[in-house]
Amino acid sequence: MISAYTGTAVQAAEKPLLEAGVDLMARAAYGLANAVLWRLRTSGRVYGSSVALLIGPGNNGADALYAGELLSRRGVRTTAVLGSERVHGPAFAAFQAAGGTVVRLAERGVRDSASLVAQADLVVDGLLGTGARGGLRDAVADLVAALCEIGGLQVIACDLPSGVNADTGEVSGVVLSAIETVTFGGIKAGLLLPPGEGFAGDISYVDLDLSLPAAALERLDQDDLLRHWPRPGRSDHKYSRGVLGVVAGSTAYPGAAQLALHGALAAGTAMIRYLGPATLRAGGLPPEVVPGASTVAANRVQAWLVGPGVSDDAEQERRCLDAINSGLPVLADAGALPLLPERVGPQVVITPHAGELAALLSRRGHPTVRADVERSALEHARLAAQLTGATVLLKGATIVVVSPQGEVHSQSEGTPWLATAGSGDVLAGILGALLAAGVAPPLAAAMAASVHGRAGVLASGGGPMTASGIAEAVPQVLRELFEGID
Ligand SMILES: NC(=O)C1=CN([C@@H]2O[C@H](COP(=O)(O)OP(=O)(O)OC[C@H]3O[C@@H](n4cnc5c(N)ncnc54)[C@H](OP(=O)(O)O)[C@@H]3O)[C@@H](O)[C@H]2O)[C@@H](O)CC1
Ligand SMILES: Nc1ncnc2c1ncn2[C@@H]1O[C@H](COP(=O)(O)OP(=O)(O)O)[C@@H](O)[C@H]1O
Ligand SMILES: [K+]
Repeated sequence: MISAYTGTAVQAAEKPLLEAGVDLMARAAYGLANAVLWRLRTSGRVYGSSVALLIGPGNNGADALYAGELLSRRGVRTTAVLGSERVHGPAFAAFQAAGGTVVRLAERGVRDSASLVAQADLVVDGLLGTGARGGLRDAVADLVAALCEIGGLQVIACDLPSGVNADTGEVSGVVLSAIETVTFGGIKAGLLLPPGEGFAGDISYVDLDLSLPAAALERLDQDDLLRHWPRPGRSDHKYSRGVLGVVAGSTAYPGAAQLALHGALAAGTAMIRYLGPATLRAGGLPPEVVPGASTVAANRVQAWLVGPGVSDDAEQERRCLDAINSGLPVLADAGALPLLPERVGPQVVITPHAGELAALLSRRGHPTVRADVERSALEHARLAAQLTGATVLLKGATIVVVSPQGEVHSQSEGTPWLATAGSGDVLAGILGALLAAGVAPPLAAAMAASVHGRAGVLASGGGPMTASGIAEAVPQVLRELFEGID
């Protein structure tokens, strides 16, 4: 499990150590310098290579300056570009004493400074850290905009990419995309949330031995999947493993039902009862799927998956609603989202993409558009969980899961190739499989997101794939997970 924290929580945890005189900054700078040295070494040489350091007024700039000091002493040509008048005095003195070159943005100007920085082998972003209020401003923002326009820079972010909110992942103004973020004392939640994660690159963690509070966000890793993924035992039979009822598809959208069913079967559901239009039941179902009784109440299942491909079909909509109201664990997706009652119980999971979440919030008196959700994903997912009482899985490159109790998970194992029609239906199938097997909603949502992402990567292999291909890859992802156990 990867745990992440708010910037404020990390700062509070640092306080007692700082008061006891522990030089946390030296440890942070050492970790940052090592990351830079490793990158330089793997791309050629250390001695004589060049590193540009973008320096802000606070401790984040100080970390970068102390790292610059260490790099200078290893024979790296270091140039610090000071973004503001204010700079951490002792760190600045140490950097100069080690032979680092200093350029002041105010004197050199944006254009000249940008071309100087762009010539460096590596750039360290030490402009703003956890003390940032809002994004980069004035000439510093212009400098970063100019660097973004030049493009192709190898940037290592100090603690977090400047302009990314440490707590929420929200991005203000221009931000330099990093290949790596070296973060100190605790992984900041904003590095694992959209859109911030998109700027962070690989995350390296420098442990400062802090006593941290409960995590603000958790991310499952391979061990968690292995620990929690349901597997049949000797005494199991197809009913005891959990039966999933599926209400999906309509005459207009038969494919969504197929993909949701395929996803659920691939994720290990032993028994599915399907409720849908006669045309679909007659010909197109996978042979493993059992046609269910016509009403929700007449079907004995452990969980429901409702909504994929449900559109303009009163009978299907009635079934979705009945399943949502059944009290059983239920995943409501796509066509079931507009049917969601005002309040539901915590056994309900909803899986909107940003556009669907915006529509859901707007229907509940919070006028929202897709761009609002994309800008502050956590805030909107949280609001939806509070308003509906459901666990919310917000889809995207980084998937955010928020439970009605406020627990937050995020997963991002996927690939942009997953953005293909029907991909979400397969995710719904995987999540339905976990709910039927009795996995608690927030954990089931995070596990489904993780396995869906992994299956996407496997199916894609770096190129395009279909939604069916994602489902086909799921058993292989699980086989690799289970390899070596039992
Ligand atoms: N605590 C520790 O011991 C450890 C902390 N560590 C490091 O410290 C970092 C946090 O340091 P920090 O608190 O100094 O905050 P930081 O982000 O550098 O900048 C704040 C300064 O920027 C200014 N400012 C704010 N917003 C701005 C904006 N939008 N545009 C322009 N300026 C803006 C603000 O000025 P103000 O507006 O208040 O006048 C203030 O001067 C943390 O990320 C980690 O790297 C590690 O060394 C481990 C030990
Ligand atoms: N850029 C991206 N990178 C990684 N995964 C993505 C990206 N865009 C979308 N996805 C994933 O692809 C799926 C798309 O689901 P959805 O929008 O419901 O599509 P559909 O309705 O066509 O099935 C979700 O699991 C989402 O998290
Ligand atoms: K930074």
